[in-house]
Amino acid sequence: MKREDLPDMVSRIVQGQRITIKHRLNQGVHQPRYPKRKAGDKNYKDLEVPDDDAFLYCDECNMEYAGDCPVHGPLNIIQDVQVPADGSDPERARKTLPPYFNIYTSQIPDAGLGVWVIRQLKNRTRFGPYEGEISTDTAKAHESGYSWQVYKEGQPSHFVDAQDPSIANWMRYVNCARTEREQNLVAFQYHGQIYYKTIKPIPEGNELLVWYGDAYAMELGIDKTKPESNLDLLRKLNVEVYECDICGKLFADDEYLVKHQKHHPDMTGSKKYKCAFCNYSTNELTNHQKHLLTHTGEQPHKCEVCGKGFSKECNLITHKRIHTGEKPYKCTVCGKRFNVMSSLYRHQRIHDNSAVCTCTVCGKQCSYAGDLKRHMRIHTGEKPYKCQFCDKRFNRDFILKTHMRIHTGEKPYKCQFCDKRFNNLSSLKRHMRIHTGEKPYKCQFCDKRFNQLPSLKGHLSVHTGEKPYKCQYCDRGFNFNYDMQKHIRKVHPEDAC
Ligand SMILES: C[S@@+](CC[C@H](N)C(=O)[O-])C[C@H]1O[C@@H](n2cnc3c(N)ncnc32)[C@H](O)[C@@H]1O
Repeated sequence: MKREDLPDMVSRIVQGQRITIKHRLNQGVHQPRYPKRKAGDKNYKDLEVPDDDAFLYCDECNMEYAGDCPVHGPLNIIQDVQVPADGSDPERARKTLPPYFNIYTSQIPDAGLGVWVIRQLKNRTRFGPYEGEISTDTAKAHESGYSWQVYKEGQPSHFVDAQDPSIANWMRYVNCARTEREQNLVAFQYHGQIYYKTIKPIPEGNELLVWYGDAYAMELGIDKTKPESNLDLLRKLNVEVYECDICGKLFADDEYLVKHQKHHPDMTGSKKYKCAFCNYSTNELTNHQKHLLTHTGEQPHKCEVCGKGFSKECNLITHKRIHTGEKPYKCTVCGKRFNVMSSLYRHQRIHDNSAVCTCTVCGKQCSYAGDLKRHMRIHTGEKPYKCQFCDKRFNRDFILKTHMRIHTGEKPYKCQFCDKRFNNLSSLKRHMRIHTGEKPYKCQFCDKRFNQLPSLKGHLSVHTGEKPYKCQYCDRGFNFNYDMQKHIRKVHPEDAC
């Protein structure tokens, strides 16, 4: 069963959350029930809930049992810190937090607080019950955003509303997963109470995320119909990819992943030095200072080739690949290589037909609708980017940015061998060939090689007799653009100005 089928069982009314459990009265309570799905077809997030809340569903066996699973044993239980729930302490919910967690800003933008794991959790770990005000006031529960509905014998019975932190427990801070991949908890009803259970091991540094039910998720703007994530697509294509279980970042090589994890930032906010701008915290002062640079805009790591600055050294390392031509990320389908992982993701989508947008004019395949939209400008002639200094227009923003440097005099690309500077990377690359001796342009008629295309073009006329540069005023031909420009200035000075 897919998550989209869940509203039958776990759903929410308007803004309140609701668990709906179909009950079957106590028949065969001591016997395991028949599996509802074939084993192997297991998908944890689709956890099925028992018909009777005296039963526990074991997702390892795909069976319901009256009590603990006889094969896999009881769930690991993490108890709340005991705090009186008499309504006298507004901090009660926070104080019930077991020492495995920290309450801190959620990774979900604008979701408020969330619960972060600071000590690795095993799969099949249970928390709860969810605590709050027991009420039958539907309107209030709908308003709250913190309530689960409890069912008794198939009928809605009451709500547990955790809006008031003086009577609720810490579970009120657990947010709703946005994707199947980030979901690590399921909610279930057992003996009239709501519990959460881990559906995979959760390493330190992850936020607890449960599925609230389709209706509520929709209200939170979670779109289940969104295309698959890059990771899902890569997996489908059998691309070997390594995922950081703390932040979800993907790597083409496990060596990169190990390096990345060695210095992994702690985003649970549980360490000594806390960043004032985000969830990052660390016990190392130097790491704290380095991290702050990402917010202050300081860029101490400069590229010696082009002068571009970076706040993080790792970003400079990635950037340098532009100059070195290093392309460590290889598409396993067609062999094309990329200098950054994100370009490989974009490219891989082309091999998955469902994710490709095709240009109706020339058939070019683009990985994303946005790419296709930009590509179409070639056919439509649309040039939305206008220079503020002259009348020139461009179809891409980065071309405008480069063009503007003609007016501003900005020359960010510096030659590492001499002091010359350039306003664009290709000019720098062309220039560097003077120093490196690289001559990529070879004459097809003789063995001569050239470091620039115009030089090859000029040389070709020796063999073909053709003069590639024609004067627009008198039709005279020249081997080189430079000679043609000289001719125009001398022979057609009035036309030229
Ligand atoms: C049960 S509370 C969770 C704790 C809450 N974040 C807090 O700071 O108290 C539910 C509320 O959290 C926010 N929330 C939870 N999951 C979310 C998500 N995936 N996207 C956006 N907001 C979310 C919504 O405001 C929702 O009404």
